[in-house]
Amino acid sequence: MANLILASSSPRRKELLEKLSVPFESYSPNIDESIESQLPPGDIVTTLAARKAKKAARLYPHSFVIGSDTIVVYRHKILGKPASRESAKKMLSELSGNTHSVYTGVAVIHDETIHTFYEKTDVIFWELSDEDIEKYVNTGEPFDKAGAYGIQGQGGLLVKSIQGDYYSVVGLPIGRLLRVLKKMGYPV
Ligand SMILES: Cc1cn([C@H]2C[C@H](O)[C@@H](COP(=O)(O)OP(=O)(O)OP(=O)(O)O)O2)c(=O)[nH]c1=O
Repeated sequence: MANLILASSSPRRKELLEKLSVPFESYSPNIDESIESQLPPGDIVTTLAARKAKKAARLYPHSFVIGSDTIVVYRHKILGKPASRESAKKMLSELSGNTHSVYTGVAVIHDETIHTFYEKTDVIFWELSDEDIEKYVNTGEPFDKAGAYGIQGQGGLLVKSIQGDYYSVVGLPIGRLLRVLKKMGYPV
C-alpha cells in the first residue's frame, strides 16, 4: 500500500487525519510562507498548501502527500498567527460581534499529480468585552492559531455560529479530503 504523508507540524491536523483510520506519517515542512497578500484568499491557502506538500513529496516519492494551510480573513484583511499578546487582543477585538471567513487550502500530491482545493467557512463571533478578551488571551490558546483563536478549545465560547465545514476551521477539511484521496486512488 502506498504511504500516506501529512506534511504538517500541527497537532490538530494530525488528530483530524486520524479520523480516517488509516496509517500515516507526519513530516514538518519548513517553507517560506511569504505570499502576495493581494491574491484571492483561496489562491493564497492552496498555494501555501502546495508548497508544504511539494517540499515533503521530494522526500517521499510515490507516496500520497497532504499539505494544508489556514488563514482568517476579516474585511479583506488576512489575520495570521498573532505575534504578540497585543496583536492577539487586537485581532479578537476586530472579530468581536462580527462575521469573518476561515479559508483552509489542501494540496494532495501523488506521483506527477497534484490536486488542490479550499474550503471557506463563515464564523460569527459573540460580542466580546475587554474582560472576555483578556481572559481568553490568558489561556495561551491564541498564539499558534490563525485569527488568534481555536474553535476546538476555549475559543469555542467566542463563537455564536458557523456556516461551512467545522473541521476546516480547525485546520483540515477531512470529509472532502477523504473523497479526494479516494478519487486519486488511495485505498481509504
Ligand atoms: C481559526 C483556527 C485556526 N486554527 C489553527 C489551524 C492551523 O494549525 C493554524 C494556522 O496555521 P497554518 O500555517 O495553517 O498551520 P501550522 O503552522 O499550524 O501547521 P503546518 O504549517 O505545519 O501544517 O491555526 C485552529 O486550530 N483553530 C481555529 O479555530
